[in-house]
Amino acid sequence: MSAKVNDDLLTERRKCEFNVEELTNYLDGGAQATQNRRKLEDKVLSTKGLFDEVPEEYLSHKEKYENAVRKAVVYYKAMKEAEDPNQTEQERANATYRSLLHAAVFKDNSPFSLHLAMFIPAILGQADEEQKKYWMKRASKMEIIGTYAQTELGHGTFIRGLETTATYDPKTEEFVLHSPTLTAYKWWPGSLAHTANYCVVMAHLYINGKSCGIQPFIVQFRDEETHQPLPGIKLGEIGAKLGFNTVNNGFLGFDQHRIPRNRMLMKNAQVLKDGTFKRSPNSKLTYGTMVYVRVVIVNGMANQLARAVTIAVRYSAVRRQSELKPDAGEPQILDYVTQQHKLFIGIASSHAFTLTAKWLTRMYQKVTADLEKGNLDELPELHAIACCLKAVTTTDTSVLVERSRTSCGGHGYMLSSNLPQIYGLVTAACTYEGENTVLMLQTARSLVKALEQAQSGKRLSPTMSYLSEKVSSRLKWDNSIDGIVKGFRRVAYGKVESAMRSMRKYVRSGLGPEDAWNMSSVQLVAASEYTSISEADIRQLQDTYEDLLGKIRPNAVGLVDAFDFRDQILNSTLGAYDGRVYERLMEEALKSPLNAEPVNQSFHKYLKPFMQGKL
Ligand SMILES: CCCCCCCCCCCCCCCCCC(=O)SCCNC(=O)CCNC(=O)[C@H](O)C(C)(C)COP(=O)(O)OP(=O)(O)OC[C@H]1O[C@@H](n2cnc3c(N)ncnc32)[C@H](O)[C@@H]1OP(=O)(O)O
Ligand SMILES: Cc1cc2nc3c(=O)[nH]c(=O)nc-3n(C[C@H](O)[C@H](O)[C@H](O)COP(=O)(O)OP(=O)(O)OC[C@H]3O[C@@H](n4cnc5c(N)ncnc54)[C@H](O)[C@@H]3O)c2cc1C
Repeated sequence: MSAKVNDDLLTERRKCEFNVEELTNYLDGGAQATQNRRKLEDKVLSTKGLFDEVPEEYLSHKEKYENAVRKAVVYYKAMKEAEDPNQTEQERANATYRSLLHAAVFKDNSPFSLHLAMFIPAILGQADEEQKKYWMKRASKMEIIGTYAQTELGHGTFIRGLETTATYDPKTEEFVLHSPTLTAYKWWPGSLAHTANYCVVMAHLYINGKSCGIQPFIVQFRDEETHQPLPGIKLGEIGAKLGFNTVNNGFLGFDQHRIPRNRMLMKNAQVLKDGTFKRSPNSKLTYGTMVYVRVVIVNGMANQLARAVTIAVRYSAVRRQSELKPDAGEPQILDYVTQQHKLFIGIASSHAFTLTAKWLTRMYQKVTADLEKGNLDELPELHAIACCLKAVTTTDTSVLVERSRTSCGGHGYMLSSNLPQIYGLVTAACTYEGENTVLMLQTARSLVKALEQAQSGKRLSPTMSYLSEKVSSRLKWDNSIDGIVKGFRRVAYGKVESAMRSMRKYVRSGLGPEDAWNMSSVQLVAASEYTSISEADIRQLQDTYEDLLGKIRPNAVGLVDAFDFRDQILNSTLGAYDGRVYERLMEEALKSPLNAEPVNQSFHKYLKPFMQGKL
C-alpha cells in the first residue's frame, strides 16, 4: 500500500514529531472510542448501494433528489444494523458525529436531516409526556418523517411576526390552521417538499379572538399511504439553491386545515378542551429547539472545517509550484509561509471549536436539567452564549473553508475537490438557525445588560464576570496564554462599553432607546476596539506567530491525519490519504458525460453552421 502513497506525503509523515494516534484518540474521547468509531465506519461503508455510480454533480436537480432519497434509506438502515447494543446512545452519537459518516454518502446533505436534527428534538423538547410517548414511538422508527416548519416567505428572523394562524374551535376541539397571505406560507423547511409527511409547525395561536403567542403544532400534511397532500394543504419545493439541493426544502400553505386539540405540543403552554389557555412559565421556552440546534452546529462546524483543511493541507504537501530559491526546484506549496498562514489557522480553529462545543454541550445539558426542575435562571445566559458561538463558529468556518478552497488554486474550484460543496454547506449555517448578525445582536443585548448590572455593583454570571473586573485602560501586553486572554477581555470590555456609551449619547440627543440601539448596532456587532495594544506589541506578536507557523509546518500533515477522516468521507480528488491528486483529477474528469463521445452533437447542430456562415 505504501508504495502507492505520494513520496512527499510519505516524507511529511516521517517528519511528524508527535504521536498521531494519540491525538486521534483525544479527539474521539479515548482509544476505545476510536476503535468503536472505526468499527462503525467499516460496517457502514461496506454497505452495498451506498455510493454513486455517476458523480452527484452530473445529475439533474430531480435526479439528485431521487438519488439522495435512495441513499438516505440505505444509509439509515446500514446505521441501524451497525448499532452496537453494548454502547450507550451517547457513545453512538459521538461516533456518528465525529466520523461525519453521512458525508461519505452525500456530498450535499440528506433529505432526512431535518427529521433527525429538528423534528425529533422538537418533539422531545416541546411535547408533554403522553405526546412524547406516542410521537417518539413513530418518529424514532421513521414510520413517519417530519420536519420543522417555522420560517415563512415574509418572516424568518422575527418569529413574533409569523402570520400562520392556529385558531382554536372549542365546539369541535380542533385548531384551524390558516395562511392568510402569500407571505404567511411556510418557506424553507428541509424535507418538507416531497420527503416528509408530518411537521412541527410554529403558528400564532388565537383563542376567542385573543392572541396567545407563537406555539408549536404537530401537523400531518400528506396521506401516509398515497403520500398525496391532504385537503387544505398547498405544498411544493422552493427551487435550486447554492447548496442543500438534496435537502428538499419546501413551501407549505394552509387553507382552513383542521387538526385535533392534542396536536398542539403542550409541554410548556396548554390549551384545555374549553379553550382555557395555560401560559408557559417563560414564552422563550418555545424557542428551545433552536437553542439545541445552535449548540449542535458548533460541533458540526469543527468537523466540517477539519474536513476542508485536511483536503487543503494534504494537497499543499503534494503540490509543487514556482521557486523559492534559484535552481532549488519547485517547493511544496506548503513551504510558503503565506500558505501556512492560510491553512494552519483552520487546523487550530477546528480544535478550538471542538473544545468549545464540548463545553457548550455540557452547559446545555446542565441548563436543560435545571429547566426540567423548573429552574430557568441560566436560560438567558445559555441563549446569549449559544447565539454568539453559533454565529462566530459558522462565520469563521465559512471564511476558513473558502480560504482552504482558494488555497488549492484552480483545482479547488473543481467540484471533484469537494471544497465548493463543503463551503455551500457551512455558509448556509450563517443563515439558518438564526441569521448571524441577528444572533450577535442577541448576545450584545445581554452584554449591555450585564455591563449595566456590573456598573450598578451587581454580581455577574461567570461567563460575563470579566465585565465587572477592574481593567486599566492601558494594559501591559503579555504574550503568554493568560496575557492573551486578558487582552481579549480588555478588548471585549472596550467594545461593550463603547457601544453603550454610543447608545447613551443617542438617547441624550433625543432618540428613543430602540433607535439608539439601531444607530449603535454596527458597534454592537463589531465595535471598534479601544484596545491598548501598541505597535511594538503587534510586532512581537507577529514574530511569535511566524515562529509558531514554522513549528507547526513539519507536523501539518500529521495534524490533519489525526482528524482521521476516511477517503470516502473526504470525498475529494485533492485530499485522499495517498495523495494521488493528479491521477484522481483525471479519473474524475473522465467521468464527465461530455467525455462519453468525441464529438458533441452541438457541433453539427450549431457550431459548424455558425462557423461556416450558414446560421
Ligand atoms: C451538514 C451541514 C454542515 C453543518 C453541520 C451542522 C450540524 C447540525 C445541523 C443539522 C442540519 C440542520 C439543517 C438546517 C436546519 C435549519 C433550521 C432552521 O433554520 S429553523 C428556523 C430557525 N429560525 C431562527 O433561528 C429564527 C431566529 N430568530 C429568533 O431566534 C428570535 O426571533 C430572536 C431571538 C431573534 C428574537 O426573538 P424575540 O421574541 O423578538 O425576542 P426579543 O429580541 O424581543 O427578546 C426578548 C427576550 O427574549 C430573550 N430570548 C430570545 N430568544 C431566546 C431563547 N431562545 N431563549 C431564551 N431567551 C431568549 C432575549 O434575550 C430577550 O431577553 P431580555 O433582554 O428581554 O431579557
Ligand atoms: C439552507 C437553509 C435551510 C433552512 N432550513 C429551515 C428549516 O428547516 N425550517 C425553517 O423553519 N427555516 C429554515 N431556514 C430558514 C432560516 O432559519 C432563515 O432564513 C433565517 O432564520 C433568517 O431569516 P430570514 O431569511 O428571514 O432573514 P432576514 O431576517 O430577512 O435577514 C435579512 C437581513 O436582515 C437583517 N436583519 C433582520 N433582522 C434584523 C435585526 N433585528 N437587526 C439587524 N439586522 C436584521 C439580517 O442581519 C440580514 O442581513 C433555512 C434557511 C436556509 C438558508
